[in-house]
Amino acid sequence: MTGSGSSRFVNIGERTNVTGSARFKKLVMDGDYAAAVEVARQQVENGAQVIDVNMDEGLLDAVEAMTTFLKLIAAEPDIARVPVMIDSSKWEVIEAGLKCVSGKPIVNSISMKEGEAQFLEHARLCMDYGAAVVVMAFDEEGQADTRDRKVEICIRAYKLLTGIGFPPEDIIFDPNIFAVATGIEEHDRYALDFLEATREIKAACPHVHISGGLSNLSFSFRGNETVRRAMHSVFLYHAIPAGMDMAIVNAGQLDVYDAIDPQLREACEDVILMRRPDATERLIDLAESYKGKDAKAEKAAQEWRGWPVERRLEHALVKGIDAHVVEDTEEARQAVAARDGRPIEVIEGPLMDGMNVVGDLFGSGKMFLPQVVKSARVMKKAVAHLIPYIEAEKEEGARAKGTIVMATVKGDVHDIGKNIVGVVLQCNGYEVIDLGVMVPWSKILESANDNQADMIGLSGLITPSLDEMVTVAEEMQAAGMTMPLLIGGATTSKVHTALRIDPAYDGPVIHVLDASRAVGVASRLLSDTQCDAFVADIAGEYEKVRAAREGKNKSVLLSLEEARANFYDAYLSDKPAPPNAPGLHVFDDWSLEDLREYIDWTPFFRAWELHGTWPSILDDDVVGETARSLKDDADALLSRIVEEKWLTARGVAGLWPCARDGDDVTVHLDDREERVVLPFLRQQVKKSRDRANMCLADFIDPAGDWIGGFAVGIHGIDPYSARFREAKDDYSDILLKALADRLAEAFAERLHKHVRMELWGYAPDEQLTNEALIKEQYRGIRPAPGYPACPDHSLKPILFGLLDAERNAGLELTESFAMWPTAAVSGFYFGHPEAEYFGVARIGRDQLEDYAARRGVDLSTAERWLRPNLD
Ligand SMILES: C[S@@+](CC[C@H](N)C(=O)[O-])C[C@H]1O[C@@H](n2cnc3c(N)ncnc32)[C@H](O)[C@@H]1O
Repeated sequence: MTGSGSSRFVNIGERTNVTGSARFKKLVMDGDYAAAVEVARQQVENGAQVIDVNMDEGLLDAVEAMTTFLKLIAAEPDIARVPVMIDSSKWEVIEAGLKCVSGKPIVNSISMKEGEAQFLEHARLCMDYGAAVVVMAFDEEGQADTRDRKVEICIRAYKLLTGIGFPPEDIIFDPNIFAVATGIEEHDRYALDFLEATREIKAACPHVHISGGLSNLSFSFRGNETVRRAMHSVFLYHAIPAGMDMAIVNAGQLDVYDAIDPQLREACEDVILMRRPDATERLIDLAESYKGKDAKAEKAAQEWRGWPVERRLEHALVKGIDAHVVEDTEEARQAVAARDGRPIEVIEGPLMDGMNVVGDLFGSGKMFLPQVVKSARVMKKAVAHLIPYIEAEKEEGARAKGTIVMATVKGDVHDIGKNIVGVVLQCNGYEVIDLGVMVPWSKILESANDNQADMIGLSGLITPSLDEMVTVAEEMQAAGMTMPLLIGGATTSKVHTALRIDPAYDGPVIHVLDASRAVGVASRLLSDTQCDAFVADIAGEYEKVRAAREGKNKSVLLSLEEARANFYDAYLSDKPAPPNAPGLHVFDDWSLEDLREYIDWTPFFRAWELHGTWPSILDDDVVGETARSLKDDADALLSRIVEEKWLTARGVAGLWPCARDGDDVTVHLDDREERVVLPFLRQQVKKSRDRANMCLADFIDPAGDWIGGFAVGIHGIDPYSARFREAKDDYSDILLKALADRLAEAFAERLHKHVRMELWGYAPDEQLTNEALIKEQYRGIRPAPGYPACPDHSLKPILFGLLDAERNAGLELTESFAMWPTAAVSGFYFGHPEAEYFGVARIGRDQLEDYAARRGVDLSTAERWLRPNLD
């Protein structure tokens, strides 16, 4: 050990620790010790002066792993030159390590947790090996959390150790660094207590050293590397003079104190030194603006801060950096004011110039939606800062290029797509009046009139929304309106717009294929020179679509009777055995950490209009960089969601005896008198060759069988979403919603696996990778109402009734059968090995009538439900 009095601070490398580094753990678990040794080498190259080695992992033989690894690094001269810290909570691992370490070992750790006798026994053994020891501030009562306990325990340990002749310079006290800024008041003193205790221990126990695990300190900011690094550096800045002389830390990840953004540095200092009561709140607020930034970006950040303010604003807009936008906007405002200009000039000048650059890059395909949404966040914050000044001068606000009223139609709750379009339009200078979700037509029309809107934009995700859009168009016609109507959303299409919506309204109706086209469409509609030609072009196109439909030979339909005769003849002897656990299974709080592993990322990128398949999209020549940055932001937010438990995954699965009865499946419930009928639809399009006319009921044995159902939802998003929106952070809001959707889909996948392997148990030995799960390579299917094999969304109330999904999973249905909360998935389980997805496609009038009778509803209701499948 370096003797006392040495002012040299020792970095202890932390990457060779299976509990702290996922990568190191994987290498050791895979037996790839060569690569594991490289991790140690890298640490030493990065400046670690001691390396901490920990193999405490339940699935590892820690004694074996520790011995193997230490022997290997002992043979590497450039690693062996630094001491090894043998880190384990198991004494046998420490002993095994002591036997094979070269040079002076350090044991991490011993304590008085189990009493003085064991403490001294371990200490004597360490002395025999000439090892230094880390002594945790831990006694029979537990871990020391206050200054007084830390000091008291360390002094007691010091007396005991020196009493048996333990060299004091070989004692390293770890007085416990705990997480601060957690939001819990008792934690506020933790850092300060450590600093004060360090000072006292150093004074009371001559020659000892003080160490600590630094990463605990910033635990609340996991996923936010910039803030974590700043906290660590600020902490050391104060701890070293107090007497801390070593720390377990990633040596490559410390900032120079003076190079930290002063605002961030001060906020960290306020927290660590407990300088103000609202310190935690302020740091959390500030931390938002640093999320997802890596070290490289941070370095670049230092450079551009020196540029003139106009260029800084442009840079912030193009790069989507909102950390300094308020101070830069203020500087620009003051500069304008100094030459007697008006605050609005900041918007009309540098901010609009910056947004024009964004618009040009986006228009030319050099920038993508996630970046534009980030730019919009910067713009919004800048404008919000200027508004009070603009109002104070009674100036007119900046003139918008046009006003658009946007809404997700009645009965539908999905708004990610609408929100993205809204943001893109806003940052291109349009005023967007967003009415939110589930908006009735009357409110849409009223708002368009009241605001003298230039156009209306409708959005919807589920098929019943298509009808609702027709209703809005009809009502606009009845009200004598003439403004353009824009249609968008996943189930909308040019064909549906041409066939159903356009004929209902004399004004222009335009289907907008995706968010990136919204600006082009809006600008042409509002252009004096281009509008007429554009509207005429679209009308012509829709006319062609209608004409093509008229003349098109529609596929031939069989009669329902013929289709039924051509049913799918499943080999019923293969039907699954009865479930291990029939009935309902309720899951109130499925681990988000677990669900994270099951996420299918491809649809996440699609939601942001980045096309490609995960994971290769990250290396895509065109969108790779954007995809990587988006994924980093998503990972960081997801870590916060998981660690801080923002959301709750609730779900229910049911398994019931049943039998096929024609195209119905009749579910038998033990505890209920009535039988519940699941009415399915059958393909009627005439098939070529010997293909069957499928119906989901075909996978069920009329003589008795089993069927299942499930509903899962992700709860608790509202307060976080509201907080992001309040902070004018649409980017994080959209990211959060997209992640909640991903978690819901992951939950459906995870629960289905649990059903196959355990609850139903027909595939107990299934071993599929996540990739195979995403490709649905398992036995059985989980068709979802509203999807092609069972397109009628009105099956959901029946399914929800069976599952008591409202009570058991907290899910509700809107009048159009959309699920609420939005991040939700439901469906049926079919276990037959031949069960597969198909599309019912077009059905005939005979099946419509038959279905209405089976459901006990009038024809017009059935027609409404089945509209997408009727011609
Ligand atoms: C929409 S994707 C969702 C899974 C995807 N890995 C994800 O994370 O978004 C697949 C699901 O849609 C439903 N589905 C797909 N095709 C279907 C069909 N033809 N009929 C009924 N449901 C279908 C099933 O519930 C299936 O599990």
